[in-house]
Amino acid sequence: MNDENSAVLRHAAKNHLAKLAGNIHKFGGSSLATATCIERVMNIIREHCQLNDIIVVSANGTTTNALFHLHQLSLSYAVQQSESLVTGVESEPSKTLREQFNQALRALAGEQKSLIEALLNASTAARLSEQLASDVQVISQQLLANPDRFKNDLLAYGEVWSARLLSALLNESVCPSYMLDAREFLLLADEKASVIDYAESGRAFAALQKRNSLLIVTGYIARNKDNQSCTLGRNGSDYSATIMAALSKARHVTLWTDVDGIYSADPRKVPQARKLHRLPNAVARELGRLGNPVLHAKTLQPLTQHNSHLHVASSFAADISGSEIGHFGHIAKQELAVTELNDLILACSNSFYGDSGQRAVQEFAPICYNLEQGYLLIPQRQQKALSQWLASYGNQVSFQPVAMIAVVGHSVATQGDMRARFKKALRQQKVLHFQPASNKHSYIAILAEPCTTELLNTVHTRMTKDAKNIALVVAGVGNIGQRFLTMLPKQLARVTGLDNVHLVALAGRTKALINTDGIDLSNAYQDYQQQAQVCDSTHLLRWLSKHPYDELIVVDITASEAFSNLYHDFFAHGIHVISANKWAASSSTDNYQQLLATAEKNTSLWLGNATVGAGLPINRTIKELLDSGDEITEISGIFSGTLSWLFQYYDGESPFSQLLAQALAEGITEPDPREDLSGRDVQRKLLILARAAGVSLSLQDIECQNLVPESLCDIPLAEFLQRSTELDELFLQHLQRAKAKGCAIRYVARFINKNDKIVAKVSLEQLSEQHAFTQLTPCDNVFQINSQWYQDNALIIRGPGAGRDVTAGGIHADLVAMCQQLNHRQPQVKLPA
Ligand SMILES: NC(=O)C1=CN([C@@H]2O[C@H](COP(=O)(O)OP(=O)(O)OC[C@H]3O[C@@H](n4cnc5c(N)ncnc54)[C@H](O)[C@@H]3O)[C@@H](O)[C@H]2O)C=CC1
Ligand SMILES: N[C@@H](CC=O)C(=O)O
Repeated sequence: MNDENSAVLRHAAKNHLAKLAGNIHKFGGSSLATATCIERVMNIIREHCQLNDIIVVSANGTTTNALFHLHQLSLSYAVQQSESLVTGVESEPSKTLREQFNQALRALAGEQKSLIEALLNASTAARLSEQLASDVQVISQQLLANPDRFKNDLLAYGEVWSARLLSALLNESVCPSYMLDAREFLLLADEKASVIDYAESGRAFAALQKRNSLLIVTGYIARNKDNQSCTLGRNGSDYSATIMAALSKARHVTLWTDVDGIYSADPRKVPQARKLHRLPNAVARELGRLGNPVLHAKTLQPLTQHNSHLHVASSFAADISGSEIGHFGHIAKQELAVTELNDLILACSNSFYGDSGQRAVQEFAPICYNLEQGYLLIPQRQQKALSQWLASYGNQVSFQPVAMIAVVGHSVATQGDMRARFKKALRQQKVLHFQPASNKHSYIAILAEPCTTELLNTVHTRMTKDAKNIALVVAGVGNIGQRFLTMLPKQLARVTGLDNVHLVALAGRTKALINTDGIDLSNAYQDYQQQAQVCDSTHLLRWLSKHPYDELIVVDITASEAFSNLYHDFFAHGIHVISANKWAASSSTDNYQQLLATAEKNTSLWLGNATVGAGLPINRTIKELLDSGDEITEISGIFSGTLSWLFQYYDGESPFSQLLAQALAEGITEPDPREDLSGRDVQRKLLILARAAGVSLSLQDIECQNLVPESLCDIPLAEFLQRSTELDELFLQHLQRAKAKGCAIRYVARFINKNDKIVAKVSLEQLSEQHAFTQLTPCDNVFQINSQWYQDNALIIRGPGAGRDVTAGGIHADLVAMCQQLNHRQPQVKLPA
């Protein structure tokens, strides 16, 4: 393999579709309009394609329009010419038309030549220019001689030139490539209905296919049984792409276009429209049927042959994840969209009762109908044909110009409250009929007046306001993580507005259970144990960065520094984080500031109430004080549930190591209890609170007394636990020294910020038995806050500061707060320029 090949393959590794070679990519005319656009496409190919993929192209920019214009000119010229033949002298109009024709052809050829010269090296450019000149000669001769017969051959040039250019360019600078004119293999069984003869086309295509080379195929064109050129009609190149998927059994087809996905309403009219990341096939077909400009029934039809998935992505913003259409589970089935069509006709006739109505439905495939009430809703363009068809029945018919607005979603018409909600959303409108589509994937309201943008916005807001989906990834399924999961089903059911939250991944240190369609909450941990697959952070990140949800929250319940290092990437991808893990919030000042900046830039939310005081509302309270304009001067107290529990119980009667083992078993301590005994855990918590109070500190600024003797510091955890009796004598001495002064021992954190002087310290203190910090229930934390508002009489927050239930509860509190905030966010639609 040459260097270029390996470069393509290297790039392909980044491609999330790269699991299977042989995917289809289609680039539309706007994506190939200029030399800059084509260079952009080359980059997409480098990043997203593999050697055995197939690329379907449309004609560059407005080439097809220009070819149509040439054809019009040639027709007019033919008429003038026939008149000239009568007189024997070429008429002035004929001369003018011939000149206009030549000019238009020269302009078109000039545009193609500029692309060739701008993009290719001299020798390839010369070869393609020669081919172009020869094509132009054929066009000039054939079109003027036979404008009607030559029409489809003429239109085919747009795609041929585009494919030829792209293939040459790829060969020159990216990888081996070859082009195929689809007319060489793509046979239409029924030209009028653009029905493909798949058997014959498949055989012909297989004979032409080469391996290890990128194939460029012309979109839009095919041939009929008489070997004549045909076109596939409006949006024919999209259709060509899905036909190629059916012929080559490709699993993925990407339409690279000028929009970055399918939205819940036309984003040009509805600024709050949400991108629909995943759409079930049936819903996509219904949207296409009801006027979505990107999805067309014809395009979607070949996908069912091999269950291929269709992706809609923007070639102008290739890194933004687009929409995927295919077979999905319940999360995607909850998506709702609102669409509207004006210029419709409501046809009412007695002829629609009974069998003749059924025949009318078959013949005209109306947008919706109700034969019992005797009406069909059709596009205006069908009115004449329907009128003629009805004439044979001799019955009266009335045609009324109407519009429709529809709610589209998987089986929406079977959802109990949909009709009532839809009616309510339209209560101020004159609605002639509410009608579910016969396929049940839409509810249609027929309006007497045109559907305005204002109405579309109102209905969209009312019908889709709860449709946003929020995905949850839980990292760390240990002591606290498991309790969090146990509580999750009840929490999501309990809180209004959280029925759109879905658990989609559980990640452990080396493995993960990922289910894009949602993990069963009632059995999540067992499923994780039985089904989790090996998964490292690179793999997890790759999946997360392409997630198909409106919002994604990572709940970090690990105690892992390595995992906390992924936060930068999470925030860079707009992912939100809830931390129980203290590493990130207590990392170096630089890192912490960068995390905050990246989160802000990408509007990612970061909550970490459980990092200090478990479920106690300490971080939140400090934030509220600051938000209210207060200034915090002191935060002191007992910040470690473990040390609180140990020193509250430790009376010297039973050995300290015995109590420590019990605390570990009860899930109060850190996974490695030396994190607690060394003071590091308290040091981190003090740093987190100082930062929350608006002071820029680092861990080194906080004096820390380590209670673990040096001999036990750097040994493996298991060995430490085995040798923990070596702590007993040391702690007995600490206790006895305090007792001799009538005091108790407590591990205290103190942060004082007064008169521009900061004191920050965590250490073992001897406190009188009456001191507030010694009067705690074992495991309690106490936080004493002094501020401008609370100068002499401190604000005290006290309660259990460690343990499974309170910590998992604290994380759930963050989850509810975050989801409520996310649910109220407006989507930010970025329209292409
Ligand atoms: N125990 C408590 O009362 C409180 C604990 N916390 C914090 O909660 C977190 C979890 O504590 P525990 O559940 O007690 O610890 P744990 O050790 O029982 O559970 C942590 C889990 O994370 C997994 N893990 C480690 N590295 C990982 C990685 N890179 N990716 C994914 N998973 C990884 C481990 O395998 C383990 O299953 C810690 O950060 C702790 O400081 C916070 C407040 C209170
Ligand atoms: N080990 C910690 C657990 C919570 O952060 C503590 O004891 O407070």
